[in-house]
Amino acid sequence: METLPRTISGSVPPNLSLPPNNTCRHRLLTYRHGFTHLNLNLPILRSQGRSTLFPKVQCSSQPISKNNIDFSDPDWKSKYQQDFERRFNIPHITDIFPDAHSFPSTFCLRMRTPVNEDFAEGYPSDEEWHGYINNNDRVLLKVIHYSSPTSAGAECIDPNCTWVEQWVHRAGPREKIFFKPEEVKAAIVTCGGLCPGLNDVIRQIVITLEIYGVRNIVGIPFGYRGFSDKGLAEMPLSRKVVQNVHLSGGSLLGVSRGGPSVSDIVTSMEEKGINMLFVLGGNGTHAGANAIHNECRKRKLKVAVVGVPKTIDNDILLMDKTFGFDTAVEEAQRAINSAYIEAHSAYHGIGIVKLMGRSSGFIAMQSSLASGQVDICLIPEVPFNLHGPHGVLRHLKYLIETKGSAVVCVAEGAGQNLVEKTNATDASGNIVLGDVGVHIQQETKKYFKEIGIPADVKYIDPTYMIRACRANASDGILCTVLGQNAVHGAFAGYSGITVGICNTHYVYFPIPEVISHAREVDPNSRMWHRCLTSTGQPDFI
Ligand SMILES: Nc1ncnc2c1ncn2[C@@H]1O[C@H](COP(=O)(O)OP(=O)(O)OP(=O)(O)O)[C@@H](O)[C@H]1O
Ligand SMILES: O=P(O)(O)OC[C@H]1O[C@](O)(CO)[C@@H](O)[C@@H]1O
Ligand SMILES: [Mg+2]
Repeated sequence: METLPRTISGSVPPNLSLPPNNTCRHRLLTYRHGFTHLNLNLPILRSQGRSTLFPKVQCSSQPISKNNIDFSDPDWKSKYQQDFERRFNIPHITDIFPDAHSFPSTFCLRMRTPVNEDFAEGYPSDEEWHGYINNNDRVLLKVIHYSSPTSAGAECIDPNCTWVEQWVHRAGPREKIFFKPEEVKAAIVTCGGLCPGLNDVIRQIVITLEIYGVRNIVGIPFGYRGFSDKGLAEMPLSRKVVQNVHLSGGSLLGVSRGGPSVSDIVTSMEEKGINMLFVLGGNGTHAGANAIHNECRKRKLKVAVVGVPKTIDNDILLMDKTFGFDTAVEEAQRAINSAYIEAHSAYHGIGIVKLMGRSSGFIAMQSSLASGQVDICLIPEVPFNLHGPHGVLRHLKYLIETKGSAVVCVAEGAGQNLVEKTNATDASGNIVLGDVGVHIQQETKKYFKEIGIPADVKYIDPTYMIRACRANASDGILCTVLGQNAVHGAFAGYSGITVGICNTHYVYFPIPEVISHAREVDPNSRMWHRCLTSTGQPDFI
């Protein structure tokens, strides 16, 4: 990432040109500069899922979510709302098969043991169940009415911060279903990296499918690769198989990156007779799931493709959080506490902990906040220098002189402009990052040696230990609800959707809306400022 120049006027650095399709949005940044605060209205350019901040760049397009609105048009608000409704409409099987039949749901909201003779012929007709979700139920996406664009974190559509309602579809079981359970072959696939909670979601999908009456349920082994590799057989799944899988981390089915083309995946689905596909993965996996959904439509296949966002980095847009994130933050406490103990017990001890977060610093930020033991938190969204009068090393010297020890928490994607580029990509095409944790450790040792102050530097990288954990209780509940809602969405006939939690309610999103770029920590957000307040760190540029 480019470092934000110290001057507030400037232009795009000569070595960086703006791609023509760059999306561009403005955000008012309260930029802390030494002891002063500068308010800059900076355009944020999105490129390869990362934000790069430049002052005074000409943006030819309006903010992406505002669709070039003409605010002098008295109808702009209703037009915006209509456009929002269109964008967040969730694809349904009847879009392609207008004559598709629906059936009364086989999902029972109340259950009694089958041996109960009183209900052998079904439930009494006067027993009413009010547990189904109406297709027109909606959840409000934005719940704060900002009265001024200068309110912290303000996301105003127009200069007057007009209140514009943005509603998204409520998740849950519908009264009418579009698949007969006996005709369903459901498959579950887990792709990308590991994340606490994968097994919990698999378990709930299987259990809920069985409650609908589905008997043909399989797991695709090792991600999308399992659709093409001849040596990988699908795994039959049932309540019995998945009963205890949530007690351990990892994925019962295995994960992988890379794999076959979308066309080959859909051909394989046709051969296997799969008409419900549950896809657990991050941005890449969801891009794949959306492409599979589109390919099924192109081939006129009556298939439901439903995603469950899996990203330990918490970098999927619009959701309160994704499963596994809470567990990661909790587990990171152990590493931070160890770093603190080491640093605190040593003479001039410095503990450095690297946490996951490829382009988003949520784990590092929340873990630092939760621990209260971190002096310096470094995330990809906020540029920093190591050297120089305002650099991290100078502040470490200050901490050693004043406190005697220090703890640094750094996200893996932070400060990538400071480390050597690897020029490597993984099987999915993701850039392999340079190791910023090791770099900071080495530079810290060098710096203290040069200035002749002894420092005992300890480095902890707990990333894969954190990722392999089983989900904690709060993630366990989230996984349960997401897994159940994924099945409800598929039976309701929706496809090309993903499930999420939004303002504590469960919703369905069309996939493209949540993966257009990675969700990032807003450096102007209250949460990041809370983190800075907690660590007491200055700006490092
Ligand atoms: N644009 C795309 N279209 C189709 N498939 C894709 C696309 N991007 C990635 N994939 C496929 O999705 C799978 C997972 O992608 P990736 O390795 O990027 O993980 P991810 O889902 O982003 O999860 P993580 O958060 O762990 O990185 C891979 O099999 C990859 O081939
Ligand atoms: O080593 P792997 O499996 O490629 O995964 C590492 C990546 O996966 C993630 O956990 C999720 O994207 C990132 O934080 C990390 O960069
Ligand atoms: Mg990814």
